[in-house]
Order: sequence, then structure tokens, then C-alpha cells
Amino acid sequence: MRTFDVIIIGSGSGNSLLGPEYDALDVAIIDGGTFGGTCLNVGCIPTKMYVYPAEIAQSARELSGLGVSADVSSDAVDWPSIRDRIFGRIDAISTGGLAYRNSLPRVTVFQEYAHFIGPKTLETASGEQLSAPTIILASGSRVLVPQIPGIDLPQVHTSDTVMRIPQLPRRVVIVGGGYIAAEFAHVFNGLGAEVTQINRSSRLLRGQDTEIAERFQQCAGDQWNLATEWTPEQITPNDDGSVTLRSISTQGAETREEVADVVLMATGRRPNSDLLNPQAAGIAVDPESQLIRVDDHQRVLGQDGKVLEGVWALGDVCSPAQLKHVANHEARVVAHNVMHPEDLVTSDHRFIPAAVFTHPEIATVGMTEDQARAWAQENGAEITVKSQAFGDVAYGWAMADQTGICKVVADRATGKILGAHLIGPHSSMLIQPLIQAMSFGLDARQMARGQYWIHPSLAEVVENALLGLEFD
Ligand SMILES: Cc1cc2nc3c(=O)[nH]c(=O)nc-3n(C[C@H](O)[C@H](O)[C@H](O)COP(=O)(O)OP(=O)(O)OC[C@H]3O[C@@H](n4cnc5c(N)ncnc54)[C@H](O)[C@@H]3O)c2cc1C
Ligand SMILES: NC(=O)c1ccc[n+]([C@@H]2O[C@H](COP(=O)([O-])OP(=O)(O)OC[C@H]3O[C@@H](n4cnc5c(N)ncnc54)[C@H](O)[C@@H]3O)[C@@H](O)[C@H]2O)c1
Repeated sequence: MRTFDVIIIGSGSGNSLLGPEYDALDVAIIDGGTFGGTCLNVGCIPTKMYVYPAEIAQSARELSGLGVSADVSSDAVDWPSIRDRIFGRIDAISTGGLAYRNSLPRVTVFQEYAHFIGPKTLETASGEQLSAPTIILASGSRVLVPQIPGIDLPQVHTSDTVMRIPQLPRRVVIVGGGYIAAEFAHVFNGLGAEVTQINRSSRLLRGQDTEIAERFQQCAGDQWNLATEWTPEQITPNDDGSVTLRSISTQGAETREEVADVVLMATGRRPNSDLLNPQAAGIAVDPESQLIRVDDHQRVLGQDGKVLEGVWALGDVCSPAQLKHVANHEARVVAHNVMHPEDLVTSDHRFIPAAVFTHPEIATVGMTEDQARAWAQENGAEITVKSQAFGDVAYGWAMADQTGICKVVADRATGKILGAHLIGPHSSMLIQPLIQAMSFGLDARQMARGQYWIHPSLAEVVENALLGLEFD
């Protein structure tokens, strides 16, 4: 049995825990996958490195309304060079990060999976037993795909593999209606492939504010083939190297078939809690979500609901948000709390924002309008809502934007901002001052008139949304 001061399972957000305070400790980092985890290797970073050229190509196609013409066909897209630029950068960061950790005298990296065999005791895949008084679970989540016939065909991909394919496929079928499906539909469509998105329910991006989701669905249907209320049931290979995906209508009466060169299954992710054999360590796992249960300080809870001293968790393995900025925040909380048990800090999950890097971009924070109405009813409050069109502010005219809106939801009596939801160019950046206002308790009236808004920047859409709210 080898003993350490701290064992970290997972080299994604787990790897960022080790600040100078940990220099004097013997630390083991265990990761059976690619060093650096999901965001770096197969998640946020490579997807956005694909989104950026796709966004430019798609925007170029839409220039005619501005009196400029640009012909960006799929022939103009050099997929291998885009791919190699992305992974030339990312793979080097992963190998460099691993080499750096291996160079540290008090850090030991185990490149294999591990599971608990008892409280505070782990066994690696090669059979080595490890223990430590402090164990940090940062083992993330993994892709979930339906086990339909043909799912193992080489033409069928997930987000883990599709970014490394050799060429831009001519026809791509994307299954799913969440963030991953939306972003890859934009990537492949923007780069010139023929995209068909198949979704089981009637709505895309179901967690979003209804008005935003409906607008996005309209934009998606304008850009690529969109088929809602169809469930895939079989994928079969064709002689020419393509595959046929057969789907059945949600009512079960009809079938449809799509021929594709690549099928991307974007059907969700599940926490990697099961791989840890958590029962052996008495760790509580939520039976529905399969998330490891933690308290507000990221301390792991035991099956009796009490804190398991010395066991911590962060990120996708315990957090329903499945977002990197949440995993990073929780990693900072754990990094502090492990070293300062007498001064525990709390994770702040009040206003978790998210952006979907589609065309147009979407960004969201706080309550949707429907949630705010339900909240108001329960609490005897009233809300005020303003949806300000991008096309009604000066920079929106310059862009000839016809779809963007900035929607702000606030408490009518207090001016407190309850939620903000944007669709349109640069939404992921435009939302940041609204996140800031919510986080620091700045009310909508103060925010609108207590500062200058640069004219004629697109940020005026936020100012005007705030000014359009009605207060008692
Ligand atoms: C395609 C895609 C795009 C995304 N885009 C965004 C985005 O734009 N913005 C955003 O905020 N989020 C995005 N996300 C989500 C984001 O990537 C995750 O929320 C985040 O990476 C989770 O970090 P983590 O540290 O919890 O886990 P991970 O980074 O997944 O790290 C977990 C590590 O643990 C290892 N591991 C698992 N089990 C074991 C075990 N038993 N033993 C040893 N090692 C183990 C795994 O190999 C993995 O390397 C995206 C995700 C995907 C898939
Ligand atoms: N920009 C971002 O922040 C970003 C980008 C990508 C991913 N992510 C994170 O990654 C997570 C996973 O993304 P995702 O899009 O895979 O998951 P998701 O849960 O958002 O969407 C999954 C989709 O697959 C469908 N689905 C599930 N099972 C199915 C089946 N058997 N047949 C047909 N359809 C099925 C669901 O109806 C849903 O539309 C997200 O929760 C998100 O937090 C974030």
C-alpha cells in the first residue's frame, strides 16, 4: 500500500487544485484518460476552436444584406488544417501539463483508472493500492449513448471522437437537442456540410427560456434540416461507406431514414461516480442523477447523510450544471477548504451562467420567465419583463440583425434582476454585466442609469432592456 497526503482522482479541474500551498505535500494525481480532462481535450476548448471558423464562415455567407458578397462553400474549408491547428495546440498542452506534473518531486501521476476498495483506500487498474487522509474526487462525466443496433459502427461518433475525423463529411446527422448537438450542428453547417438534426422531443434547448428556445429553433430550422419528435432506432452500413439512420416518430406510427457519412450522437453525459465504486468507501450517490452527494463546502456525504471527513468532490461528478466554470469554482473552494478546515468557504451556486456557442449565440443566467412567474406566484411578488431586440439599437442596425433579443426579468417592487437571457451575436459577452449585477446585488434601475454605456456599442441592447422594465 502506498500512502500520500492527498490523492486527486481526475486531471481536469482536479489538476488545477495544486497551488503553492500544496508544495509541501505528497500528492498523487490519478487519471485513466487523457491528461487534462474533458474541457481541454474533448470539450469546451476544441469545440470553440471549431466554432470560431464556422462562425466566420457562416457570417460571411450572410454578408449580402450588408452589400458585400462572399462565397464560402465547403470547398473553401480545409478541415485537416483546422483540425491540426486545434489539436497541435491542445495535445501539446496535455502532454506538457503531464510532463510538468511528473517533473515535480512530490507529485506522482498514475495514468490509469482507480476505484475504492474501502474508506480512503483505492486500487488502480494495475492492482496498486493507494491511500491518503485527503481524497479529492474530480472524475467528471462521460458520454451516454442509446444502445441501438449499429451504434458501434465506425461512422457513428460522439463529441469524444468527431473532432478528429480525417475530412469534413458531406452529410452529417446529429442526434440530440442539447448544447452539444446545437454547437456541432453550427460547426458542421458553418463549415459547409449538409446537416440534419434529429431530436426526440418537440423542443431544442429545453432548459432555456421558452422565448429564446423558440427563436433558436426557428434559426436552426432556417440553417439546417431539423426533424423533431423522432427517436433513432437503428443505424445500418451502406455499400458506399455511408450509413442509414432509421428513426421512429414519437407517436410510434411512422419511420424516416437519413443517409449520412457521419452520425454524431449528442445524447447527454452521465457522472463518472460508478467508476469509483463509491459504495466501498461509504460515499452517497444520488440514485436519480448518479451525482456524488456533497455539502455546500464540497465535502462528500456518506450513506448516512453525514460528512465523510477528508473526502471532497468537485465538477461534473457532483455538480448538475456540467459546466467548466462551475467545476473551476468548486476546485477553488476545495483547494482552500482542504488547507483551511477551520475556515471553510462555501460554493456559490446562486447565479450560474451558461452560453451556447451557436449561430446566433445564446447566453443565460438566473430564472427563465416561466420560473420567475412561478416564483412570483409562490412569493406574492410581481415580475417585470423586457425583451429588447438587437435590431432596435444602433449597432444592431449596423449589423442588420433581425433575430437577437436581450431579455431581462426583474422583481417589479425591488428592481432585483431575477434572470437574463440573450440570443444574438456576442451574447456570451453581453451577458457578463448582468451576471455581475445579479452576483453583487445591483438592481436594474441602478445598473441602467448608474453608469455610462458606450454609444453606439451593442451593449446598448442591455441598457435598453433594463430601461424597458416597469417598476412600481
Ligand atoms: C463537447 C463538449 C463541449 C463543452 N463545452 C463547454 C463549454 O463551452 N463551456 C462549459 O462551461 N462547459 C463545457 N463543457 C462541459 C465541461 O467540459 C465540463 O463541465 C468540465 O470539463 C468538467 O470538468 P471536471 O474536472 O469535472 O471533469 P473532467 O475534465 O471530465 O475530468 C475528469 C477526469 O477524470 C478521469 N477519470 C474518471 N474516472 C476516473 C477513475 N475512476 N480513475 C481515474 N481517472 C478517472 C477522466 O479520465 C477525466 O480525465 C463541454 C463538454 C463537452 C463534452
Ligand atoms: N457551451 C456549453 O456550456 C456547453 C457545450 C457543450 C456541452 N456542455 C455541457 O455538456 C453537457 C452534455 O451536453 P449534451 O448536449 O450531450 O446533453 P443534454 O442533456 O443537454 O442533451 C441531450 C439530448 O439528447 C437527447 N436524448 C437523450 N437520450 C436520447 C435517446 N436515447 N434518443 C434520442 N435522443 C436522446 C435529449 O432529449 C437531449 O435533447 C451539458 O449538460 C452541458 O452542460 C456545455
